[in-house]
Amino acid sequence: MALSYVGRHLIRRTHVTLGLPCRRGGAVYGSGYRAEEEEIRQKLQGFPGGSINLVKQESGIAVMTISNPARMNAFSGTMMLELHDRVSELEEWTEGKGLIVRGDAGTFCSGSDLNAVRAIADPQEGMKMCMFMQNALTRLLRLPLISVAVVEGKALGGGSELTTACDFRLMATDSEIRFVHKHMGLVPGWGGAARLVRIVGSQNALKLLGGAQKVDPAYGERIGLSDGTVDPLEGAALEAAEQWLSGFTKGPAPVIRAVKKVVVSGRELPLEDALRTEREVFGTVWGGPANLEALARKAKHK
Ligand SMILES: CC[C@H](C(=O)O)C(=O)SCCNC(=O)CCNC(=O)[C@H](O)C(C)(C)COP(=O)(O)OP(=O)(O)OC[C@H]1O[C@@H](n2cnc3c(N)ncnc32)[C@H](O)[C@@H]1OP(=O)(O)O
Repeated sequence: MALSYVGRHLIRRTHVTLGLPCRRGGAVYGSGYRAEEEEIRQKLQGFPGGSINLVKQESGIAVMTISNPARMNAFSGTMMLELHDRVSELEEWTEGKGLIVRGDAGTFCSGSDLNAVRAIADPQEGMKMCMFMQNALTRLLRLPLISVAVVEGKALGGGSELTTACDFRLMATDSEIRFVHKHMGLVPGWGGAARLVRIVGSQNALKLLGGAQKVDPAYGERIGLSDGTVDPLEGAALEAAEQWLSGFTKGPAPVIRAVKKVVVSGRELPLEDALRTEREVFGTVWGGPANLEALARKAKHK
């Protein structure tokens, strides 16, 4: 596999299984999977409720809210569809620098809507839903935006997997992240296991998945799952997250986006491809307005 950027899109170059030359938008599965995607889209339409709300702010930080309060922000079928749409919207947002992912009404997300899970018990259909969510969450993580999940209340099952599709996680003092999959007779299927291993290492990932362990903020920070603890008081967690994130998004969008692009390629590509991508991204900022301005003001880094 080789991934590289063409314009602002991360593409996968080899598609031996699907015979495709390239793929748009950082998706895992390309057009060879379109028929199956259409099938699962139809199915997901049958499980309505809740919404995924996106506010793109002038600061360059967008806030995406998972909202289905009657079901602790569980993902209904239509919310899965909406997640795809919101990620597409963010892929087109060229002024964007940062993204906060949060849950509505003081809790993060309790995973898949169990009503939908019960109705999609067939393994083939389950795998299609899993591919659909893997696609959405992979594209979310590959956005050229620095992203943070703000966990208030509980992030369970698919909700815990969603937190790993962000670059960082902040936890409110009384919150928990819990990969409850084992207790459901499952393993993560939204890409959460692959991402978790990269975040906390295989030993810790095995403990979290094998023991379905509760991760509180202190444990989260100790193993590197959480990047900081925030105040859970109403509104305060979001405000604290915005402030925390602005420490990384301060500056011109092209530079911040370039930072995220070289980190994604470094994380995902074999070294030679990562080096090539880094050179290409470097070329987009070298001699650019921010670079020239810094040279003119003889910037010192004391
Ligand atoms: C495992 C992976 C899989 C995947 O797709 O990959 C999943 O994500 S399956 C879902 C995994 N999540 C769960 O199993 C959560 C089960 N629910 C709970 O443990 C509790 O409800 C909890 C801890 C989230 C909240 O407990 P609390 O006592 O505070 O509130 P209630 O239990 O009264 O919940 C309020 C209301 O929300 C409904 N609810 C909660 N989670 C879900 C869910 N995932 N799907 C559908 N509905 C959910 C719960 O049933 C209550 O509704 P009510 O009508 O009042 O019964």
